[in-house]
Amino acid sequence: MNIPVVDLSDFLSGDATRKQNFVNELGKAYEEVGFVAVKNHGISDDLIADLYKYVQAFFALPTDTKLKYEKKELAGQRGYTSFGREHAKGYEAPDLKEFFQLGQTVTDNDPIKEEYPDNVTVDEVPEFTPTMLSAYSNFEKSGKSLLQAIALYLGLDEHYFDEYVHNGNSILRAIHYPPITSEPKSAIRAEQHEDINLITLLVGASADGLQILTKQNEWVGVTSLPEQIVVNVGDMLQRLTNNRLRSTTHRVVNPPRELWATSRYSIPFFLHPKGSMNLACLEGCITEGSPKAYEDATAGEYLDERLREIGLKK
Ligand SMILES: O=C(O)CCC(=O)C(=O)O
Ligand SMILES: [Fe+2]
Repeated sequence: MNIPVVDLSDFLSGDATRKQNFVNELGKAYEEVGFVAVKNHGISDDLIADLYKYVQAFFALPTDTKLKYEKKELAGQRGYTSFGREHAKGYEAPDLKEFFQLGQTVTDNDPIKEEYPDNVTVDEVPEFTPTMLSAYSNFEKSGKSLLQAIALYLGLDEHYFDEYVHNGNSILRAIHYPPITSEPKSAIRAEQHEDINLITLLVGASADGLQILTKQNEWVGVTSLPEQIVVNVGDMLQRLTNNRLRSTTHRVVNPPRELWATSRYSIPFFLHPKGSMNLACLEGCITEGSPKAYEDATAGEYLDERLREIGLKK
């Protein structure tokens, strides 16, 4: 299925009509589908190519080497998480994936630094960490623009989300789905789930496997062009908007048998606000027809609950 396509350069063009059209298209897509493909997203082809190169080099390291970077006490939030650890909410069987997570680099002496674990530097592939850091800041910048458009769509101040994104708790996750060597019992590469965060920017989702559940309850494959990134709404934004914007269920299915020997890589950027952000449903999204659907919570409280549910936090 072709998901709606939006052009971020319209939003950044300085032309009021193009900007407003972008806001309307993005908002409508997020009410109806929950997923869009974004072109002119601001992350250079060279950076994406480097990112893939070094991510592949990292996962190609021997297991013992990768295990040095697994920090179980950090609940997978930084560094490496080995194959078979994470499972989707409500599922016992772990996903068929290993991953590496990089978090925020706090600037301007913000005391929030104390709340975040340090990033883990990989020695064996020296270019890996600097490339991930560069990708992190590029994704964060594009994500901030997209949230500005979402704020306008919701009738909020354009910069409503800015302060929560700045030094926020976002995560860049590089995922490797290894070749499949024997009939998986019940597991698939990534079992159906909704993302926890505000929005997810996904590079590499164009490779086969990603599917979304439509309003008609049908699984359809997501297709986008190589120069586009896929950006979807997560549960925090769905909650904040009292279900007006949709956090669409998605999964990654196993390839057909003849492609079992191939790996799949994908690199989502989970845009999380600061833990202190209030996720109570916005007044403007509560109506007689749509009464308030969620208890009040901060982003930090909600994240802790969700990490426990997926087996990463005790
Ligand atoms: O691998 C993908 O394309 C999607 C992964 C995903 O949905 C996730 O990690 O939340
Ligand atoms: Fe996801």
